Amino acid sequence: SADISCRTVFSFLVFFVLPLVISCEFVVILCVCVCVCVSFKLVIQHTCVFNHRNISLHRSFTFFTFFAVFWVTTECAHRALLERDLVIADLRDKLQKKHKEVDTLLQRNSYLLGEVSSSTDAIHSLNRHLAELEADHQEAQEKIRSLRASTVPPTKVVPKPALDSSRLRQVSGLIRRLNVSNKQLQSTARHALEDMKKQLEQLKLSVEKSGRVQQEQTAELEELRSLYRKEAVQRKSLYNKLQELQGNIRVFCRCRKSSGSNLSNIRHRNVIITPYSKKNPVFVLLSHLRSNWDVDEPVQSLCVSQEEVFTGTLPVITSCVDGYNVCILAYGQTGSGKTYTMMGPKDDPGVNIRSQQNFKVYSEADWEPVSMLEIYNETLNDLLTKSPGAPLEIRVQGKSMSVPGLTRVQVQTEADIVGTMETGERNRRTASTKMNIQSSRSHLLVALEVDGVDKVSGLTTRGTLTLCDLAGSERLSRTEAEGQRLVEAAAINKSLTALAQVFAALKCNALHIPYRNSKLTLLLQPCLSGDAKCCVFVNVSPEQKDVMETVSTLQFGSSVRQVSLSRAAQNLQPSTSRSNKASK
Ligand SMILES: Nc1ncnc2c1ncn2[C@@H]1O[C@H](COP(=O)(O)OP(=O)(O)OP(=O)(O)O)[C@@H](O)[C@H]1O
Repeated sequence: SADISCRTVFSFLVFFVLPLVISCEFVVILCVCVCVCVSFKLVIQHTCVFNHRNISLHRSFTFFTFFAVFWVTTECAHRALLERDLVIADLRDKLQKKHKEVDTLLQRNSYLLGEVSSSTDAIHSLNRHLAELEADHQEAQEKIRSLRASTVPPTKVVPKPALDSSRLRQVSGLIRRLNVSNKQLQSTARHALEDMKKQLEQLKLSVEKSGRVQQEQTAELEELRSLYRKEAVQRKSLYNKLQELQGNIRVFCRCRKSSGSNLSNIRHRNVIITPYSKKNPVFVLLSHLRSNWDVDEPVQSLCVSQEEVFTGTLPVITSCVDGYNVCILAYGQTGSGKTYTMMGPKDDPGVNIRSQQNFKVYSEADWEPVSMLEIYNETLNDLLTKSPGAPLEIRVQGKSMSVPGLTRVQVQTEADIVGTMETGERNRRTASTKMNIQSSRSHLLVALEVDGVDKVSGLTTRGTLTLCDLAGSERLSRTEAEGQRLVEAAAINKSLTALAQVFAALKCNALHIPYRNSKLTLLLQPCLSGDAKCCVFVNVSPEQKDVMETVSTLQFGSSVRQVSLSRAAQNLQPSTSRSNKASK
């Protein structure tokens, strides 16, 4: 008991007091949970040891404890994310309000500046008028002087001319009136000038005031912007942490729509595959593998639509805009619906087209470079080239792969996206087999480069989305392939085996991962080598006759599910002047 209390006190100090000192709410909650669980566990352990009770209670409690800690952590991260969302929405509102206020101030400012310029014009015209009046006045004075001079009698004695007194009076009256009106005009102009000056002063004051207010608003706006930037960065990191908690490799199972309306249980030795419905979406009971079987989502139900399938992958696809390399693979037996899931029919497109349309929503500008190639019998063919030539080769540079000479098309509209995908699909090798009328005889890889720019923080990112529709695995005994179909089937099965070997090596963290065993795995290396996010569709058939393949496909899915890629890495880029930025 002394040992227990020592450990409890130590745990209390480490997990409760220390986090309180560093005051991080998230760490405090997590640590309090850990502390409580550890203490509780110790008490139970103590009770079990001294009472010699069943040890399984202790085991199940340990399991429960770690489950509770994991749940609380995820829940906290989720709540923190929601709180950040609220703060961001609030800040965005404030930002918009401030923008509006600044706009109004700018309008008022420009109006006032207009007033000032019109007043200045009026003052100038008044000044001109005054100068004219003064010139008139001078002229009148001159006239008066000359008239007076003309009325002064000559010095020499000459016979006095008869003075025209009435004319003289008339001139004097005129002069008086002129003087009076001149004075009136002068005083009026002076008053108007003073008024104008006063108005000008007032206008200048109000311009200065609005300038000050504008400066304050700008400072406030800048503050709000920096706060928004901080919150957005935090939200993004929380979102990615949540993604990492859910796992960087995710597996979804999709079952092809069946022609039969009433499905009964499909049985194979100790495996029962039950019919599925929205009410009962989990349909796989793998008794001997039960403890190993683990999928992210319960196996998706029969009626799941193309849109629902896409929505399931959306969180992973969206990471591309944050600069992560993302890969989506469709794996399954021939005829199980891989091409339907990835490409889909015209009126109900699949993940390939929907993901590009999704990036269009984020995109400010108009294009994303897209490339499409197929791996047919271990040779690489460009599906978008207008002049097909020699097969392409893979160039390996460290961890990154490139295919020199591969056509990259810039899609500008939604019609372009569909058109490009249709062109690639048309050029892909397909043939009719016993299992599928239009069976893909090659692996299809669509690569999409996504440049993202955060408008607020100015950070630029670049991610690559790789969409891969694998050719279907097939048992030669069932397809009864011959000639060219047999060669194709052998190449397909060989590369799929290489892919399974890569996942098996990744699962047990082997030192050597056999990426070089096939062109498919070599090309997919950047997406499977640890710093990417991956999403795997395992497509299965609902038919009883396909149960062997269904079980093997589900086992592949289960094995992929147990792979844990290391922490995904973001590709941050310095700011560039390219126009094709997806802004989030
Ligand atoms: N969810 C679904 N709803 C409706 N029809 C589907 C669905 N999934 C598959 N199909 C149909 O099943 C047939 C086979 O599908 P698809 O060609 O996609 O299989 P596949 O796995 O790509 O085969 P392969 O590997 O031989 O190319 C197609 O006619 C397709 O329209």
